[in-house]
Amino acid sequence: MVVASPSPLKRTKKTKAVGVPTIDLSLKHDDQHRPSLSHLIVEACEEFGIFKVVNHGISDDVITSLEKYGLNFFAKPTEDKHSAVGPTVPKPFGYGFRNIGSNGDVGDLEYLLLHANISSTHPHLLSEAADDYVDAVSDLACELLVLMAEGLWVPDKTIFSRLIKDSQSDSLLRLNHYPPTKMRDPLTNSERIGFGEHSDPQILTILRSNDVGGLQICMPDGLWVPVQPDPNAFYVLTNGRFESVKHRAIANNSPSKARMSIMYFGAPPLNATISPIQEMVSPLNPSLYKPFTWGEYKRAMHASRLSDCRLNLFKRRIDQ
Ligand SMILES: O=C(O)CCC(=O)C(=O)O
Ligand SMILES: [Fe+2]
Repeated sequence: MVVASPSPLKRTKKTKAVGVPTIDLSLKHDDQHRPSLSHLIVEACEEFGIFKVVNHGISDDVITSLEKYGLNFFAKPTEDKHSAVGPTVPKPFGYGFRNIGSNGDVGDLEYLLLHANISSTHPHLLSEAADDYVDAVSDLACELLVLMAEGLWVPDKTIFSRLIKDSQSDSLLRLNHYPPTKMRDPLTNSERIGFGEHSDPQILTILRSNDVGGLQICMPDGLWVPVQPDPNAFYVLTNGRFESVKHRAIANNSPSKARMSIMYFGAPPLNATISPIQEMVSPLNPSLYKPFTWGEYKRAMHASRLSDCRLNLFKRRIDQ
């Protein structure tokens, strides 16, 4: 067995615990195990849309430096936070408080949203810690995308990873900070929503959080289940044929400690056309969507609400 397999789904009347599949990336160098590793990644993407990566090879230093940077940043007075991001980072990037996007979605959090393309054509991120982190996680994202191509038997192994390696890649880095509280929503007495339900639109998301829980994923039957926090691992949320998992973050998990999560969203350049790879379509298995560019998709996204499914807008009619 190459990876620790997910713990079996356990269901009780009211709650459901789910084990997200764990991928042990140390096996990538082992020629004998690599094919089953890539197969397990594909399976995890198809069945769950999320998996956990352990032995990822990213040093603790890189992670804790950005974590420290983030915690220091969020501890500053509000005016400083707004001005710290400065004019080098254009809107919609920068510091945000409660407002998520521009369509009225709000959450119980503050965040920092940055462009994560550190090629020479873009200004550097806020700090060396963020640059180093993006270097490391974008390499990890590329490695995983190569493994996915291998698992799908696509002849061109870099067909996905090239999109985020591109010097014009539209990738993002996001730090979310949820203040400590155990209080439920006073109006509904249900969980306090930190970040409302949605699916990430990019190619894949690499999420890491401290040891405070909050992330939940939606099961096919609509039940929300918590994902155990693990500061030593990364959670990978996927997209495409690997349907993007619906998720949200709950904000009332700790009375004393803030939750901080860091997301790297690997994205293609704005002018990249998104369409199925040749090997995946045939007359019997036609493409379900019209081709579109990442820029067009983002425009559709900005015109909709956080929880809307934008992919439907690009669905092909049967006769098209
Ligand atoms: O903070 C989290 O754990 C989840 C946030 C999230 O889903 C996002 O920023 O897209
Ligand atoms: Fe998300």
